[in-house]
Parts: sequence; C-alpha cells; structure tokens
Amino acid sequence: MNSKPLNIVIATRESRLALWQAEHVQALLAARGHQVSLLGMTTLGDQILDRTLSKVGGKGLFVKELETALEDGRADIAVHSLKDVPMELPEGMLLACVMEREDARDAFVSPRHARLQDLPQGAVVGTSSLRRTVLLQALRPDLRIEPLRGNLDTRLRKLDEGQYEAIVLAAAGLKRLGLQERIRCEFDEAQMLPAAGQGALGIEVRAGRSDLIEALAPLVHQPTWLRVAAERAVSRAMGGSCSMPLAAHAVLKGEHLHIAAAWGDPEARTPLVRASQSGLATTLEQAEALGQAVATQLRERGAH
Ligand SMILES: NCc1[nH]cc(CCC(=O)O)c1CC(=O)O
Repeated sequence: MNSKPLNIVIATRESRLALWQAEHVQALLAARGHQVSLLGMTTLGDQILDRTLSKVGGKGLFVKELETALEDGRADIAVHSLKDVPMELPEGMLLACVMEREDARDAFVSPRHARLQDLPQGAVVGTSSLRRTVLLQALRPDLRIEPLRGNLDTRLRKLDEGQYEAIVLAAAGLKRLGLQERIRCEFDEAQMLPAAGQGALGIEVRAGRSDLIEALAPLVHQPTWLRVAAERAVSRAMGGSCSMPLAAHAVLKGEHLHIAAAWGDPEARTPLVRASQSGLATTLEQAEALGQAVATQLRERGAH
C-alpha cells in the first residue's frame, strides 16, 4: 500500500553526481505520488579542493551542511553516496533507507593503457584515497601515486590534460553519469577491495520523521543494507573515519554473508593486513557482528 502523499525537500550537493542521485530519488518518490523538490547546497568538502580530505577533517565535510538543513527543517531528506557518510551519524539523525547497490568496484581509467599491469615502470597514478593508495602500492610498488581531488568531471579533465598516466575511480559514479566508456577495466574485488558502502546510496532523515521513513520504505533494498551494514561495522570498529586506508566489502548469497577487509599503512609500505568472515545474516545486527569480528581480526594482525 502507498503511504500518504508528502511534500518532500531533498538536500543535495551540487556536483553532477550528487544531483543525478538526488534526481533519481526524486523520480522514484514522485512516481509514488509525493511532491518532491531539490535544495542544492555547496558543502565545505566541495570548497576545499587543494588539500587531501583526510587532512582537513574527512569526508564528513560533504554531509554536515546537508544535515544542518535537515535539522533546520529547510529540507526533509538527504541523499548520500554511502561511502561518504561517517560511521556515526549525529545525535537525532538516522539512516532511513539504503537503496540497491550499483557496481561496487573500482575502475581503471587511462588514455593509453588498458590495465594496471600495462602501465610503465614508475608511472604516475592519481588518487587521493588512502585506501586506493595502499591497494595500488601492494599491486605495483613502483608506481608514483599523486593526489587527485575534485568531482568526477574535474578528475577526468586532469587525466586528459596529461597530469597522470591513469586514475582510479568508483565504477558506480562513472556509470551513473553515462561515462562508462571511460572505464578501461574494472578491478576484481580480490585485487582492489572496494570501500565500505561504495556504489550504494543512503538516505538520511531526522529521527522521529516516521512519515518519511514510511515513504522511503519502498526504496529500501534489504540485501544491500545487510552488506553495507557489515562493511560499515568494520570501519566503525576500526575508528569510525571514512578516510582510513581501509577496504571492506561484503557479498550475500541467500542468507549467507561473506565479508572481506584489508588495511594498509601508507607510510610504512608493509604488506596489507587482510581478514574475512562468513556467516548467516538475516538481520542488520548479525551483519554488523560479522563486520566487528573482521575488525577484531584486522587489529590482531596489526592494523591500527
Ligand atoms: N569520494 C567521492 C565519491 N563518493 C562516491 C563516489 C562514487 C559513487 C559511489 O560510490 O556510490 C565517489 C567518487 C569516486 O570515489 O570515484
């Protein structure tokens, strides 16, 4: 049964990807009879383009302004790339919906080379992600990893200008923007384990807005939610930041969840620490327990 039609304002960043995601949710809610408009905002994370985000407070900078709009009542819901959402939401906020996951993998993008293996010795690869840095260093210790910030279009432009031989981006963002032809190959998960939540969208609301939680219920994809709950539990147990050199990726086969994680030290260049767990996961609590067990294993093996 459809919930009561509501007027819903979506708070969103104004990058092309963020707008695509907000419009996607807008269309799905409008198809269910709701009146939906967008409130575009520029966040601190969008303004700081000259420094690596992990040095200036992490990716939470992309969501804080949107949360303020929810608190003020200027907006009702915020649509996020779940990868950018801090593990602990502020008091009074909750994740009301996790939608079906797009491709969770990382993509290799390069004008001249088809695969990471084909890059010449010492080639410059662009990424500002600590996770991608440690995974790339493990695969190809010879590469020079250089910082690369900005929205997707900016990153692709910097590649095209010749500042890098290749860059690594989430396949999901490229696909959503119709840029899939830029993908030379996708890394399989054994090579380049994705970030917690990569490829999934989450919708945040003020706690107590049961009208919105009900309206969003038809957009929930429970298998994705179980997977990302496990992944985010690894991050949370490892300290909660979304800008750690940490990968966590879960797959679900029926009611059986398998989660793998990797951690690396970007300075020490020691081998990656890896851990994995499998088990029954029919509830978010079970999924989170598997993620916590993986984090414990990682720490026992030297991750910090
Ligand atoms: N940190 C930026 C960001 N946040 C979400 C995505 C991609 C889309 C997604 O993971 O849902 C990206 C771009 C990237 O990592 O290449």
